[in-house]
Amino acid sequence: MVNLDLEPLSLPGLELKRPIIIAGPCSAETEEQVLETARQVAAQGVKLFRAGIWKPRTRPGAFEGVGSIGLPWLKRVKEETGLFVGTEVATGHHVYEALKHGIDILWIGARTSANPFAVQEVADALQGVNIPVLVKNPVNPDLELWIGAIERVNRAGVKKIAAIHRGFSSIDKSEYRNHPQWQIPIELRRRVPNLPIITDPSHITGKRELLFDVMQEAMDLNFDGLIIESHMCPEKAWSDASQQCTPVQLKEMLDKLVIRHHNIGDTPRVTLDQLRKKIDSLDVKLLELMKERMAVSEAIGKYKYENNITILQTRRYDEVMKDRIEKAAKYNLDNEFVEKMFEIIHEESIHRQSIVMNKDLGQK
Ligand SMILES: O=C(O)C(=O)C[C@]1(C(=O)O)C=C[C@@H](O)C=C1
Repeated sequence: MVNLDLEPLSLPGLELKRPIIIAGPCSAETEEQVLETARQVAAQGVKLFRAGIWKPRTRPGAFEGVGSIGLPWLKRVKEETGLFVGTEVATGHHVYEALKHGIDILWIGARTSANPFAVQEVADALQGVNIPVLVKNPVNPDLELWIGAIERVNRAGVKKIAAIHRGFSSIDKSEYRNHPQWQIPIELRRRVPNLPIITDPSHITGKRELLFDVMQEAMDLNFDGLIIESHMCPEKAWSDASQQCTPVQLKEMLDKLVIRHHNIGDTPRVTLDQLRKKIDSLDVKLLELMKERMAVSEAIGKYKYENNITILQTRRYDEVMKDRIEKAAKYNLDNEFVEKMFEIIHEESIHRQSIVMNKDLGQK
């Protein structure tokens, strides 16, 4: 467990309660676009407004944000609508500029949180500041790096911290822009139970049509909030046009969202207890089966050792994979799940055989 010195998220006169909703355009483009979008977002009952001022882009030449001239626009948003405003910071200079213009919430982006030098620079600039700071997961699926970035901010004295889960870059083709890899924020919740986690369905999906399902999944996993890109005219947005929704569409999705409670204490326990007992005994059976399978792997390892054959047999591995994935449908199991499961089993099988083969070498 990681111990952080945290305080509940709050803003002057506003306690941030689940689900925390932050919405606004990907980028501040013009003063008019920022103000009009903010008015529309506020009209839908949202209290926290986001807009990117400095935009790290993968390739040069794309719109990289308006820079500091956009900060007074956010100040006007505050004055005119009463919304609290947030933006991304990536350098000490950004922090200085944002604080000078009264920005209420800052977040560290996914490319920045992947770089400890950059996070440290931002953290140093945050010394003595106690506004909410949100730390996006690094682009690569590295939980330690994410926790490290959060620790750096916390050690600078910032206590109102939340993590933003925006998905992870992957070479695997997927319907999503960034793979959610839910097991990573789930593991973060286990490691740092008191840290709020805010999901970013816009960057996970990359497409507004897919937003709702990810929003609901985040709520079903008991995460604390959502940060969603919303633009008064998404098709005309200067960045990330396909993943932004209008404030009205946002409100429709928020209204549909089912918010479940985490506490099972006051629900009828009998059924749940019975089902959990079943799971317990099935899991024991799974373990027994794994024990048996690994014993066979070790026997194969012994055979291969005696006959001087390599452990990895790709043709057989391909056959095993193909066969198990084909059988997935018959057992009503998801292909991807079955594939992952057999990848892990194969890895462990190889590991066991390697121990058997090399025990005489005294290295294992
Ligand atoms: O069939 C083999 O040769 C095995 O070693 C078993 C096994 C497996 O666990 O299924 C493990 C390693 C090989 O790459 C292929 C398959």
